Amino acid sequence: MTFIEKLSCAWEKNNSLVCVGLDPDTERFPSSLRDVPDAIFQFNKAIIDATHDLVCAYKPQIAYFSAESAEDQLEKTIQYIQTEYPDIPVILDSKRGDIGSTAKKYAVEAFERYKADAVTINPYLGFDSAEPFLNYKDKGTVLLCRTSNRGANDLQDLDVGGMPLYQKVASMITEQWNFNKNCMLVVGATWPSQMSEVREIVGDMPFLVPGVGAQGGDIEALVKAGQTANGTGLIISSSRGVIYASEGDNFASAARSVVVDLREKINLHRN
Ligand SMILES: O=c1ccn([C@@H]2O[C@H](COP(=O)(O)O)[C@@H](O)[C@H]2O)c(=O)[nH]1
Repeated sequence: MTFIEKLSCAWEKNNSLVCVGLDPDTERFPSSLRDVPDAIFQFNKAIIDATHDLVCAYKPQIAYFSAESAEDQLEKTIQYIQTEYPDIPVILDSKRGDIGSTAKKYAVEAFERYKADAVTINPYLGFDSAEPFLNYKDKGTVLLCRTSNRGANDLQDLDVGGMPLYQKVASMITEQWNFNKNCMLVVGATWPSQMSEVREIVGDMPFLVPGVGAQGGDIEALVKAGQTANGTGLIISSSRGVIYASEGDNFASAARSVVVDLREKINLHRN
C-alpha cells in the first residue's frame, strides 16, 4: 500500500483529518515520568493509546529525540504505532535537505532506519536533493511550501518571475517532482489565503498543515481554504496544544479530549 492509500484509509476509518504531533519535551512531562529511563517513549505511548481512534496520522518531530540522545525512543515510538495501530501512518518531521549524495543517506535514515511512512524535507536545494526521497515509490515526501511561522514571508513570498516563490515551488513540485504521485506540501494553518492559492495550483495533492492550537491557526478558514472537493486533502497537525493539554498525570486523557474537540471542529467545515 502506498502512503497516499494508507492516509486515505485513515481519513475515512477515523473520520478525521487530525494528526497528533509528537514533540516530547521532557521538561513538560508530569513528575511521575521524570525519572523513568524511557520516559519519552512512555509519554508518547500514553498519548498514542489515548488518541489512535481519532487521528489520520502521527508526526514525531526528530529534534525532540535527538536533542536528548533519544533516537532509540523515536525508533521505538514508530515501531509501536506500526505494530499496535498499523492503519495509522507516521510522518517523520525532520526537514532534511542536502546535496544528492547526503540526501540519499537521509532518505535511508527516514525510510529504512526509522521506517517512517513519510518524511518532511526542505526543497530549497532543488530536485537532486529531493530525488532520493521521491524514488521511494510507496513512501510519502512532504515538501516545505508555505511554512506556518511568522517569518515565512521573508523568503517564501519573494517575487520570482511574477509569482511568489512558494507558488513556484508548488507548481514545480506538481508538474516535475510528483512522478511517483507521492508528494505532499507543508502549508501552514496560519496562512489560509495563501493555502487556497496553493490548492488552486496543485489539485488534490495532500497538505500537511501545522499551526493550529499553540500557533493559533483558524480552523474554519484553513479547512475552507485547503480541503479538496471530497472534504479531505488535509493532515492538520497539532503538537503542544494536544500533548500538553495537561501537564499532570491525566495528560493522556486531556490529550484525548482536545483531539475529540479538534476533530469535531474540523469536521463541521468539511464538504
Ligand atoms: O511550517 C511548519 C513546519 C513544521 N512545523 C512543525 O510542526 C509542529 C508544530 O507544533 P505546535 O506545537 O502544534 O505548534 C512542530 O513540530 C514544528 O516543528 C511547524 O510548526 N510549521
